[in-house]
Amino acid sequence: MQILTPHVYWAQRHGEIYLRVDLSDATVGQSTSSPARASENNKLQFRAQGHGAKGDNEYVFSLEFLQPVRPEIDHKSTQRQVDIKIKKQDEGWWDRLTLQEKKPLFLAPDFDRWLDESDAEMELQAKEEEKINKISVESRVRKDPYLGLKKGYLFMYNLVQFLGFSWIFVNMTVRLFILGQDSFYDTFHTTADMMYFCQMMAMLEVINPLLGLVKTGFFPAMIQVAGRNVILFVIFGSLEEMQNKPVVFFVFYLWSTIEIFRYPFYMLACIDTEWKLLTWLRYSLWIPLYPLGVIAEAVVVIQSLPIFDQTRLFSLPLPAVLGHSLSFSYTLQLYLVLMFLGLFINFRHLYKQRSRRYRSRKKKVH
Ligand SMILES: CCCCCCCCCCCCC/C=C/C(=O)SCCNC(=O)CCNC(=O)[C@H](O)C(C)(C)COP(=O)(O)OP(=O)(O)OC[C@H]1O[C@@H](n2cnc3c(N)ncnc32)[C@H](O)[C@@H]1OP(=O)(O)O
Repeated sequence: MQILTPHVYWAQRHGEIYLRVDLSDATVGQSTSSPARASENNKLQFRAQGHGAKGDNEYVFSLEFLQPVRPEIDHKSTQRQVDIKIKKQDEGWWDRLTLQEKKPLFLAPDFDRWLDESDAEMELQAKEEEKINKISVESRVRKDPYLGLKKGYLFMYNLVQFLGFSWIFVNMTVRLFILGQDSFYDTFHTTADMMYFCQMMAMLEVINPLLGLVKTGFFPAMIQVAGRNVILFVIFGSLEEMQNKPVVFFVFYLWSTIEIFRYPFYMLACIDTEWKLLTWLRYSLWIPLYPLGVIAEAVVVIQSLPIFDQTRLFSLPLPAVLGHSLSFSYTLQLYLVLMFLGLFINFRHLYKQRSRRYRSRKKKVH
């Protein structure tokens, strides 16, 4: 067995030196546990047996570093190489690795790890920022003693809504398959109770951001909840003539389609979990569904106008000189305009949420 010198590749950071010794299946003698040892005069001694450039032999080298290093050395032998990490005594950038100016022949830069000084500084800065972010997230989490309770409440809320809307969605789908178009006419009578329950629960969606439980904007949530309340409670709930119209089917189906993806998405967020497909559906389905929803709701409002005119329900009493009363249909006509304003506000909000979500996810990947 010959004593040879292995190929050694090196790279540095401000605080460390990395050496990669081109020696596979390295083993050391019984007298030592590590192939590399640092001595007091900043020398590194390496000795190991293994498979190098010239077959199975004993491989030895020593290096005298340019500046002091710490005595403890990390090393890891793999099937392909020996990785050695040495900490510099003082952080800083070295002009070269060894004290001797002439580079030893067996030593070469490790281009897999190589960074020049400014790149290493940027890497250091990124690590510092990551550390600071981690600390601030941890301290925020530690600071809120009710976090578990809040997440538990939100999880339950989302679960109940998910079950409610799933029941509506499945019920309507099954009836559509069995009865075909006939199912359009009694959607209200078969699903209204559950829809009332879910929509009443949904009022919490306006309260949650006010209490700081979720990051949702108050206005988008209010527009959404108020808009659906008008359709469900004011129009469908108070006008029997509207309850068996096919448009009920379309409104309920559009509402429940988005919610059976939105609520499970929130549920997973409560337990810090994410399913990519579900996230994509939550942040994409609204693109076709929201305008369709507004169109369906506009049809409901338009169909209800003559009924409010006829029944005078909710009409505003007026002094005799101005006529009998002001029909509620005028309020609804104003609401029709607000609806498209609401659509614009929420469409913009959801578009921003989508861009924010995918921008921040892209950043995390790089
Ligand atoms: C000018 C006022 C006039 C008033 C008059 C009213 C006119 C109204 C007209 C409106 C007409 C609407 C007609 C539409 C009907 C339909 O719904 S059709 C079907 C399609 N609909 C949709 O797609 C809309 C679905 N709804 C929503 O998306 C929301 O209700 C929203 C408020 C519009 C937007 O949601 P938002 O919460 O802001 O976005 P997110 O990104 O999902 O959430 C932000 C962060 O908050 C966390 N979060 C929110 N809620 C919860 C929760 N319940 N539990 C747990 N976590 C929650 C969420 O995880 C996000 O956190 P981060 O991911 O960390 O950011």
